[in-house]
Amino acid sequence: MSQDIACLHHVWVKYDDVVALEDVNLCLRAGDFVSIIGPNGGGKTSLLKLLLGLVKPTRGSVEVLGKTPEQARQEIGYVPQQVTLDKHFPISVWDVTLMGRLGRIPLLKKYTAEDHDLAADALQKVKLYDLKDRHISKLSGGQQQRVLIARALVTNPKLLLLDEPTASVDTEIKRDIYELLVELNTQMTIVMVSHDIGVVSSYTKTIACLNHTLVYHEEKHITPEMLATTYQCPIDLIAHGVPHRVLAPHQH
Ligand SMILES: Nc1ncnc2c1ncn2[C@@H]1O[C@H](COP(=O)(O)OP(=O)(O)OP(=O)(O)O)[C@@H](O)[C@H]1O
Repeated sequence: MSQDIACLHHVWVKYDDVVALEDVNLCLRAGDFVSIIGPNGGGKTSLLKLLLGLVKPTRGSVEVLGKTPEQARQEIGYVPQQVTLDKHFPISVWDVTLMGRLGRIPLLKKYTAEDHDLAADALQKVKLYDLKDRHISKLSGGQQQRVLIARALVTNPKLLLLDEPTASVDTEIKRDIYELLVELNTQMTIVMVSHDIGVVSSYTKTIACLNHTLVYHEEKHITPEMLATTYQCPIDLIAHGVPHRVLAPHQH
């Protein structure tokens, strides 16, 4: 498992006058599990969208599975940030999971037996097959997050991208989701944006720090220097919605 899954070469992303990414270089290899940490607005979602071909580099190049990101998109699973599910819309766990196949079936055609098999397989992987007929609103936050992961798995992706998958769940459910991702990582390469810097290193193989520029040493250890460079002040942990908690000066 050593071939390149995705490579970004000297990539810049600019939205009008906002520079989101500056000269980012990154190569992901088969079997990687990379966590991307960094402050709000640091360009993490932009990096995932580059890999999906939803954002184009202003400068530089992006290659995924030896193709352009657009060509590779069918082989990428994506769990976006903050998906809000309409609690009143009549849709079951099974329906949401099958929606991951929508890009694969021709317009106005029905799902095939293969689509159904893949949805069943994805729900088994996230251990929710028994709840497949339940209305999506009748699940806990952590179960809903697992359904969204199942929806991303129905294309049998080689690369799974997750944007803050544990943003709105408690510590125990976070652990369950991370453990699930560790299991999925035996079958696919994973890139996950996270604000949980206190815990991600226990689960992911490597950590990249992104604040417009990327610091990536292909290691799982985050040094205080890396954090200080990325967050531009000493910090201990990141809470969702709060850019960072600044360490109080030591009292001697
Ligand atoms: N479509 C867009 N148009 C204009 N500016 C954008 C657009 N998308 C992102 N930006 C800007 O680019 C910068 C990087 O945004 P991005 O969403 O990639 O950061 P992020 O690290 O994912 O942030 P967060 O942790 O808050 O989700 C921000 O300043 C943001 O306002």
